[in-house]
Amino acid sequence: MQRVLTVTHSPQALEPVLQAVRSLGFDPELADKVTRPAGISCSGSKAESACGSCCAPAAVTSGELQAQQLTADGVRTSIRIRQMDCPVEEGMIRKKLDGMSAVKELDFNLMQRVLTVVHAPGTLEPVLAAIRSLGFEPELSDSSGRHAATEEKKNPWWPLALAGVAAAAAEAMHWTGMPEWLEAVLALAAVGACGLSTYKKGWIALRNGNLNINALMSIAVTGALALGQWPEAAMVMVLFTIAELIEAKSLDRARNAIGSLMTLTPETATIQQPDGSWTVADARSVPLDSVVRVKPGERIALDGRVVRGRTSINQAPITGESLPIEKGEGDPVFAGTVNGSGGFEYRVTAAAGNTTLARIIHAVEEAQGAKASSQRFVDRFAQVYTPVVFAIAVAVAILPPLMAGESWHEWVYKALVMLVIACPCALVISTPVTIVSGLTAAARRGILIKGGIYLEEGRKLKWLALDKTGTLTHGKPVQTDVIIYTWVAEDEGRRLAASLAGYSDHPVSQAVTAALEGSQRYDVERFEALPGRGVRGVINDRTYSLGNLRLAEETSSCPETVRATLRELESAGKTVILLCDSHQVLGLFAVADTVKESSREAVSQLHGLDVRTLMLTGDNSSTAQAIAVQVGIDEARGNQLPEDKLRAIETLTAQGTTGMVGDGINDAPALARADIGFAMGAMGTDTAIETADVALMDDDLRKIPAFVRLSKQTYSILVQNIVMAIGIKAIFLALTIAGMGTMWMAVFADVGASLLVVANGLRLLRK
Ligand SMILES: Nc1ncnc2c1ncn2[C@@H]1O[C@H](COP(=O)(O)OP(=O)(O)OP(=O)(O)O)[C@@H](O)[C@H]1O
Ligand SMILES: [Cu+]
Repeated sequence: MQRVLTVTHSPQALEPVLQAVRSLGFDPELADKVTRPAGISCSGSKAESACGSCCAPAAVTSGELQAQQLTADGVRTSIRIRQMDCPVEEGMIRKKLDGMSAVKELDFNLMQRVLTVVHAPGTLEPVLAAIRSLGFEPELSDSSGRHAATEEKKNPWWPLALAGVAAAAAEAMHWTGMPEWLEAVLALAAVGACGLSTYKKGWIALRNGNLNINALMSIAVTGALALGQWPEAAMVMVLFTIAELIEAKSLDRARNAIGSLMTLTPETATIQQPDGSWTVADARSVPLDSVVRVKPGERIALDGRVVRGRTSINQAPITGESLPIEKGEGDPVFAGTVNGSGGFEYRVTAAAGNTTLARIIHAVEEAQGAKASSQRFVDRFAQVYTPVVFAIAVAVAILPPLMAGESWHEWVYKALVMLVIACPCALVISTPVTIVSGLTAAARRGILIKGGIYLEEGRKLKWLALDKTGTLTHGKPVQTDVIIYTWVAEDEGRRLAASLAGYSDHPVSQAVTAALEGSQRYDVERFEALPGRGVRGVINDRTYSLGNLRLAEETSSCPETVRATLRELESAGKTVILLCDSHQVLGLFAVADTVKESSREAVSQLHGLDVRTLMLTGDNSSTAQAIAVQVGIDEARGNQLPEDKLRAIETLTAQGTTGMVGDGINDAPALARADIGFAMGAMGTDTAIETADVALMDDDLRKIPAFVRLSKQTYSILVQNIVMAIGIKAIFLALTIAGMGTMWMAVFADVGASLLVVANGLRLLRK
């Protein structure tokens, strides 16, 4: 999609790789930071150890560094090959490079037109030479380092215009009955003016034993000329060239959609110098911990934390939510978001290639690499489609004249028309263009989907499991009731609770800590957090615990009067923790959390999409029930330990596609086990962006029904595209065999179908 090829090759082997790509007629450029942020490539787990060394070899220039990465198997190089966007071309390159011993691994991204090669150190040049020998021009990064910025090489328009005029003139000669030699001259001129590059590419493909669209067109046009179909041959070549141009343009739109997210960040930032003065610097070179000043209305260049000033910021570029968010000292700000009316200063926490926005873009680009199942189907289909149609065409050309004495002229012509139909371009491009549009549309709304596969699976969602705290509720409970029993002094009870709770960052503990702000604290020894239960520690040589009933029952006895109070508070939707020593319950602390309005809406939207909802919470059953009623959830289960949540998900996945949303650590196993794991509030948290299947940038649950709807739309467009691509070809194949198809009709069918599927796929971007 981004036309990037990643090559793993040995150190200093870049140049041969480039040459090989060039030899294929491509123009390789080393990918730049935007496409593959160096910081991110290095943060991947596999690359961790290589990270230091990837920057070590002195012989590698900085430009190459961006596209090259040392791995365990060799060097990984991304090579951009502009002319590569058909699986036929992929096949050609694969065949050529697979035969080279230096090449360990190949990874094609046709949408980006990037080949990633893992090769032995020092073997880049032969690889590039091999690619070039196929008539491609492999590109590594250019000095400016920007892919998107490098414009396509502009071909002058006049030869095409001339060809068009000549072809039209030939057609006119034909109808007005002028001498045939005039027709022939004009037609040859037209083909010569616009068709040379097609012939050249076609010839290279043929020589390497491949049939790409160029080879097919070259044979068809040559055949038509040989048959004396002068005007038609000329028209076909002109139409084909025009159509290819249009197709390239519209595909570029899809490719650039992701890149356009990146243009959201300003190129420069105003940074503070050691002497306190302010200077404007290139955003890419701003070191960590610099202080950056932002004017009202300005876009923020880097991620950081506010150190001075107050403002409100529109974070829509990241969260898709355009309501301004209030920010003050200590609050995080993100690259690409737009400052409101206040000026402020922030301290940089992430370099340009490592900002949340850069990570999002990187993740979307990676996501295209993970092929969706529809794409695998299409690729397999295309692999057999072309040879089969070609074989049929040969049979059509030879058999009827030989066996039935039919006219050679008529049947060879039919065969030539079929060659034009044999190109699978439309079909092959239909899936990636749709998926990429869907992924980008989602990213714009603050939904980061980590693979085409999840976009495709989302529509099948049968169950969505949600945890309660922080997901359905605000996650910021406040204390509502305190009961200290008479057998302990009121002050002492509060002080013990505050001391224990102060050590925990669990929301329930934090609510208690906040409410008991004023009380003095004891030192706690041997503090323990007991997941799903509470906390325990030793104060003045006595063990105390603070947690739910489960924990209280484990440590001391719990009389019926206490249980009755507990039940009463819980049925009001409150969460109660008990303070106990090793004999008895000393006090009760009740906290209440509020349900997010957006959660209620999200749940009802999900039900409208036929997704059933299930709350899995560590909190007790009565509280769970009370909250479930408030939110309108189908089913609620309380007292769930992490392993219970995991088991619940396992049972559900057996019944159908199951998603799980969570935030806490106690959800991690269940999230991983679910078919689609959603992480909330991913903005600014690296782990959520990296580990979840789908990351919601803020904590608005309505993004999940939005995701399901997008998935449904994407799927229906995928199906439309596949049906359209195959259908159009089938119709023209039938017409041709019936003797009604002409060659220019076939060109329309081929390129028209490509244009249709691309336009249809791009519709998602507009949603
Ligand atoms: N550190 C803690 N301090 C106080 N209470 C705790 C602590 N850890 C757990 N608890 C108690 O145990 C219960 C279950 O905790 P757990 O963290 O599993 O779920 P939760 O955060 O309440 O809900 P959810 O699973 O919906 O996120 C809590 O409701 C609380 O009563
Ligand atoms: Cu094609």
